[in-house]
Amino acid sequence: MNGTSGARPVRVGVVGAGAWGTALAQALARASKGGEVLLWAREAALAERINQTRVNDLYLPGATIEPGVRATSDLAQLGELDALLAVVPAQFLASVIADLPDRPRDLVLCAKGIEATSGRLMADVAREAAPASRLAVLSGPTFAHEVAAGLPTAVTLACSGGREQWDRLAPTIASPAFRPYYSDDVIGAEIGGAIKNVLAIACGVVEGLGLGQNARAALIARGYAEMLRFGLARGGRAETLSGLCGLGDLVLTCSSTSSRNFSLGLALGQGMSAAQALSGKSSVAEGAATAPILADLARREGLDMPIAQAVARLLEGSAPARDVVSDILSRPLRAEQEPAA
Ligand SMILES: NC(=O)c1ccc[n+]([C@@H]2O[C@H](COP(=O)([O-])OP(=O)(O)OC[C@H]3O[C@@H](n4cnc5c(N)ncnc54)[C@H](O)[C@@H]3O)[C@@H](O)[C@H]2O)c1
Ligand SMILES: O=P(O)(O)OC[C@H](O)CO
Repeated sequence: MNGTSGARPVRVGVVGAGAWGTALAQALARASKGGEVLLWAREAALAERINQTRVNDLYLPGATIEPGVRATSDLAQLGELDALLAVVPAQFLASVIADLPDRPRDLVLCAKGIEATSGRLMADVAREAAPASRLAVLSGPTFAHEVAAGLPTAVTLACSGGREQWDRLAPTIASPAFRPYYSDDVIGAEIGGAIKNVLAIACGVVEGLGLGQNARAALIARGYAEMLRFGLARGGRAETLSGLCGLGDLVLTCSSTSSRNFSLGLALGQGMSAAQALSGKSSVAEGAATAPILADLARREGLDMPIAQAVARLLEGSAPARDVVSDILSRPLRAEQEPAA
């Protein structure tokens, strides 16, 4: 049990025991002050080890897991809960959610990516796979190891069900070190999280090539302009993208080797191929799957997104990093601001 919705406690679970799912289970257990949080792990042996050792040795080895978290590899056990946080990587959301019985529940989407096979954002995927669910998006500057350690941060909680849904979810999720802020802009929240991963790869490349801190700051600002362009075209709001789930997370991920996406870019900038940089990794760098489909969507929708296009080119391995950067720097000069619509 966890949180309260009027008189009845909200029973909550987390789908996906990677680093972020495990850290979110920790945050929920702290918010519940003694209630149980069910954590679904795809790997049965991992679920057993979490329960026995209180450590997720595969995805978040540094954290001691709160006593209130119970792991299971039986997805059906989560089927009856009132609220689920979906934290499997974007490419697997559809298949995992489809295995849950479809019934009215709050489903909080926490993956940051675009489905590569379809170009769908996470809420579109979930709407089809779990039509009875009430959707929300949780996104912001949140390195899993820091959240698991109880260090403070703040996130956007964008609720498709407006204030009524927020009133149910916020007490279930919030604690002094984990502060959700209300929004009803689901599209803006999911686009911020998906695009910042692609821009983090680009910033890693700049670091790997040794292009300096000025270049990285310029890239963050021009990358943010691309995020805004895509987000506004999809119906997201500028104020959402300038908040925790957009600019907040962009600044975090573009400036730290704790980011898997930044680290992937760093390796590309240092001359490694994407295949080499990604091989043998059990952890996910979502930007690697999102960049090609994002570049494709931008092209089809006539949106100018040169940084996203460059990251996609680098990942496909058709040109060395230095050439891709040189092409970007030789583009025609333009006005900094978008022309008014
Ligand atoms: N790690 C973070 O700091 C962090 C923070 C915020 C958001 N996120 C987002 O959360 C999502 C999950 O990332 P993570 O860091 O928890 O993952 P992770 O890299 O720690 O672990 C990989 C996860 O993928 C799962 N997986 C692998 N193959 C699968 C399959 N075929 N079907 C279903 N699941 C499969 C594994 O079981 C594991 O849970 C991503 O979208 C990521 O961008 C991560
Ligand atoms: O390690 P990354 O690049 O997946 O980033 C993790 C989180 O999204 C940061 O908010």
